[in-house]
Amino acid sequence: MSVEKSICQAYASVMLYDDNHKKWVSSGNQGMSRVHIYQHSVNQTFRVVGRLSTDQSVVINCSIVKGLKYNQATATFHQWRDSRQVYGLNFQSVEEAESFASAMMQALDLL
Ligand SMILES: CC(=O)N[C@@H](Cc1ccccc1Cl)C(=O)N1CCC[C@]12C=C[C@@H]1CC[C@@H](C(=O)N3CC[C@@H]4C=C[C@H]5[C@H](C)C[C@@H](C(=O)O)N5C(=O)[C@H]43)N1C2=O
Repeated sequence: MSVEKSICQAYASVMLYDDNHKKWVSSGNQGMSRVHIYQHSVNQTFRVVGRLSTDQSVVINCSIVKGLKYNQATATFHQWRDSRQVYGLNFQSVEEAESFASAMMQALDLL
């Protein structure tokens, strides 16, 4: 991650929306993850990377694309979608959610 630097980190449980069953599925079986937004210093791109706190397994790794609509559905549940799926972050606290959202907005402003 040397060329990439973390511009924020927050604790959240990462969820993916199962369109077929119309329900949210936890990406790291209910566990809390440490979710970063990484900024690539050379090509000015950003991505969301989350690792399960228990075993550091990657539970989310998705690019932040220009024009992404970041929806703050509740004070602690934020979501966005790409062509394949809908992502949800269920934050541990409102503060974590706010800090992540402001970094996301920063990234989107720079794209
Ligand atoms: C146009 C568009 O794409 N719109 C998207 C949202 C969006 C808008 C703009 C840009 C991008 C996106 Cl992505 C949309 O509306 N989508 C995306 C897929 C699902 C959904 C569709 C319908 C349902 C209805 C209700 C709501 C939902 O899912 N909500 C509400 C808050 C609530 C909070 C927490 C989680 C909890 C972790 C578990 C569960 C629980 O509480 O049991 N739960 C929830 O129930 C969570 N929906 C949605 O978000």
